Amino acid sequence: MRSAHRVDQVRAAEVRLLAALPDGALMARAASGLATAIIDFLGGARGRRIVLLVGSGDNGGDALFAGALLARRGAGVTAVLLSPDAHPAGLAALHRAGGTSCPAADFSARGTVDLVVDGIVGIGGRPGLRPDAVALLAELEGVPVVAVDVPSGVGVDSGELAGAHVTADLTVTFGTHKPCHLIDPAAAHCGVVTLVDIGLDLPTADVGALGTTDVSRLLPVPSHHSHKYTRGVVGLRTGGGYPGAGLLSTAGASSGLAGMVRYVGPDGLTDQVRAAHPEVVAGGGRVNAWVVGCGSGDEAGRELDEALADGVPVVVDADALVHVRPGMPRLILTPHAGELARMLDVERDEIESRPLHWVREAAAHFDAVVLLKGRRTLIARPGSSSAPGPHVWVNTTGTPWLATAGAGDVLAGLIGSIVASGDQVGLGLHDAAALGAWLHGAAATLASGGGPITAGDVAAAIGDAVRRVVTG
Ligand SMILES: NC(=O)C1=CN([C@@H]2O[C@H](COP(=O)(O)OP(=O)(O)OC[C@H]3O[C@@H](n4cnc5c(N)ncnc54)[C@H](OP(=O)(O)O)[C@@H]3O)[C@@H](O)[C@H]2O)[C@@H](O)CC1
Ligand SMILES: Nc1ncnc2c1ncn2[C@@H]1O[C@H](COP(=O)(O)OP(=O)(O)O)[C@@H](O)[C@H]1O
Ligand SMILES: [K+]
Repeated sequence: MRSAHRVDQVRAAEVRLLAALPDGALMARAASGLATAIIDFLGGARGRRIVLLVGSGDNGGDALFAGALLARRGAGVTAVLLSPDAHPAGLAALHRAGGTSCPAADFSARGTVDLVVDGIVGIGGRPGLRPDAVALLAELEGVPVVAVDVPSGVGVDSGELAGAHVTADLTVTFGTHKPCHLIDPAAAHCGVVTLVDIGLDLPTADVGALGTTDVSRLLPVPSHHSHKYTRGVVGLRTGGGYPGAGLLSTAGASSGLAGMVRYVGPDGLTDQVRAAHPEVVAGGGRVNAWVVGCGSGDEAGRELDEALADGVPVVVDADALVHVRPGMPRLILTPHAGELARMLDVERDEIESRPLHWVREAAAHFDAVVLLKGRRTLIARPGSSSAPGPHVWVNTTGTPWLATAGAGDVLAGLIGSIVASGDQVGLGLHDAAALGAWLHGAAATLASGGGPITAGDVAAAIGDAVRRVVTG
């Protein structure tokens, strides 16, 4: 699992560690990890021309000490100082190693620059950049950027953007990830993120991203004693308005994770579902979870009421989302930004620029698991939940090719099948939804292989994605 800690949590851990270490040892660890990552990135240091952008705080200090290490390895290093108070010991180390420095006002990027190291601000920074930093970045446009800890100017805890900020090719962070490394829109400006362990002892994080090991631990797999009912039955009430969505949600649910799939819908569509998925049982009956809303049109409200009457968890997608009211129990809501905007009566842009804030708001308001779809899908647990573990999962699998019509229907069906199969083994709805998003993204990446895919291709690749997790 990748954990993302807030700045106050990092600060508290830093204080404890600083008290136990000699002066400067922590920054030396950070700078050494940073220099190593830069050498990896450049393929060496000798003969490279590196410009450090150095602010007034310890973030600039990290850049200066790393610059000193790089200068000793033969790089030409220039520190551009955005403040007269740049870290004195770091600056002295750079000069001793043969590096040079100049105030920002005197800098001109004559000749080729191989790399910019962004040490303007780190976790002590306010969002946005000052005009001198903006001007320097404009002068160095096109040069690869390695950000120290975070791309300067982004909202570290929120993952939001407010004004100018750095866009990095590589971000080297220390001790733990921060929310901005995982959550969009900021995450999209971090480039590749590398974590340097500096020995911080941290509490459970609020935000986390599942890795393959977590998925393998959480995924319900059948035992020798399983039969189809103990493996869970998922039911779908979908496709009443748009038949394709009924077929695709059934394809997602039929990935083999649940023991049985039931489909309830219009007669004509039921025939098509049976033709496409002969194993699906038509008509109602006992289920462990329902999926409603995908392509349901005007039938969505009725479908949701019927599903709720069974008292089992319900995955609520698309057309059914507008019928959700606070107090409905055991729901997983799966909106995209436009749907969540309608549910909360705010603008879509507002959701897209503050997804972490709004997914939490929605989970608290509806007291439900809310899965907000996007490049980095966020999954928040219900406001009243006190389960251990992160409050928000961020999904990091997938490919932009997954942004294709019907992919959301496949996801809703898949999550329903995971909820049903997890019912017997105590898998929580929050983790089930995160597993679904992870497998959906992994299946899309497998199916795509770098090229275009349809929603049906994603559904067809789910089994392969599961197989790779289970067999390691
Ligand atoms: N924590 C850890 O475990 C470790 C932390 N380490 C490192 O320390 C870093 C944190 O250092 P930090 O606390 O000195 O803050 P940092 O971000 O360098 O600068 C803040 C100063 O910048 C200014 N400023 C603010 N906003 C601004 C803006 N938008 N644009 C321009 N300037 C702005 C403001 O000063 P002002 O100019 O306003 O007087 C403020 O005081 C951390 O990210 C990591 O790299 C590692 O060395 C070891 C382990
Ligand atoms: N840029 C992107 N990169 C990766 N995945 C994306 C991107 N944009 C959207 N997705 C994913 O594609 C799927 C689209 O679902 P949705 O918007 O519900 O489509 P539909 O309603 O047509 O089924 C979601 O799983 C979402 O997370
Ligand atoms: K930075």
